[in-house]
Amino acid sequence: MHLVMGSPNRYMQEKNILLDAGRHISPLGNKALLVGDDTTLEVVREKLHKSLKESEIKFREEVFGGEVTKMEAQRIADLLKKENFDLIVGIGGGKAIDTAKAAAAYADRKLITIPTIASNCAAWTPLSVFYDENGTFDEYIIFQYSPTLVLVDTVIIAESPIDYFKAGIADTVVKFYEARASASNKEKNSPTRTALKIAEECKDILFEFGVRAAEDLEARKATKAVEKTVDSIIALGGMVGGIGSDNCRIAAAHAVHNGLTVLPGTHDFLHGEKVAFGNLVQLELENRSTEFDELIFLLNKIDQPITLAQLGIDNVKESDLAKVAAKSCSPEESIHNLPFKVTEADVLKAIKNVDLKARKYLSQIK
Ligand SMILES: NC(=O)c1ccc[n+]([C@@H]2O[C@H](COP(=O)([O-])OP(=O)(O)OC[C@H]3O[C@@H](n4cnc5c(N)ncnc54)[C@H](O)[C@@H]3O)[C@@H](O)[C@H]2O)c1
Ligand SMILES: [Zn+2]
Repeated sequence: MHLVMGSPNRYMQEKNILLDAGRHISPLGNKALLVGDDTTLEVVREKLHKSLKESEIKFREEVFGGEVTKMEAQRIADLLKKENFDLIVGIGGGKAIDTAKAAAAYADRKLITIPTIASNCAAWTPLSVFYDENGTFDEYIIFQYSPTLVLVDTVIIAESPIDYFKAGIADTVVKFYEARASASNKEKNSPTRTALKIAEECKDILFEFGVRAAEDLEARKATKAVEKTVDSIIALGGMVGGIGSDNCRIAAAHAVHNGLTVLPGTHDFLHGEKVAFGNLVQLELENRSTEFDELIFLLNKIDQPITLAQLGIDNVKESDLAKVAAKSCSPEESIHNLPFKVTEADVLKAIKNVDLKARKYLSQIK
């Protein structure tokens, strides 16, 4: 398809923008269901409720079940219809937002997203990633509409958990490397070229401001570095997929992430943390040594795992690593978006090389 593009109707990011939320929301409707978890509803409560009341918007809160399942989204969609809400506001991390997004689509209501952490671009995109009740990946569905309004209060983000933010940086910087790889064998129409430039800008911003932003966020300060990094994670990151579409997708890094999940030792690590290691494996497979060195520096500075030991799988058996490689290379995996053929043996070798190089790097900078 020549031109595909999706983006929110309006994206607004500012310190304390939630104090003005009612003014921005009231043109869209006057009865809103606020969906999040106990924590995320709490962090926005003071500013959001005051502002909605000032704008005479009726609202109530609904705690979602914690996982993005179709059943939970349908339950919330039914509430939207039964209680005649015009709007749904998804508040939180990706899971709360994806649930609200699906409910909005099922009930045909306008969606507002309020990310309370900057861990990924879920607040921007028109898609939800579904799981079953046990947390196993089901599928992702791209809906007809993107969020009508995205409100990003950088003061709230600055007070969010640092680990999610750092993993969000890792999960966003990867977009450049994966989009470039997956687009390389495709005919590059104008949107693809534009998306690749955005992905590069996104990466450059993270290299320039990411480390400082993580320090500032740890000090709970909404500085310029935090703002620029949040732009990259939520908005620019969302644009890469929104404009690049099928030509700019995930590649080896996310496949290796999926491969790593076969080892229970990695389960406590955040998505972006496993992707960080996968990103290094991709660059190793691509034989891009200069970029590898640049990336290892950034990832280490923001405490992302770069060795197998840091990934919770110290002294891992070769046969277990072979399972990781096998899963990474299964036919449906995005590793096959690389512009060359990759075998399980290649991936196994690349994983071991990354670990070796990263251990050497760490011993040199001690
Ligand atoms: N739709 C998309 O385009 C897209 C993109 C990437 C990822 N995802 C999905 O997003 C989900 C992962 O999302 P996530 O990493 O944001 O985490 P999450 O939604 O799983 O969890 C976030 C956690 O952080 C807490 N939290 C959020 N804001 C906080 C704050 N300000 N202070 C204290 N605690 C806070 C929440 O209570 C929750 O426990 C996965 O389901 C993934 O598939 C979707
Ligand atoms: Zn990811």
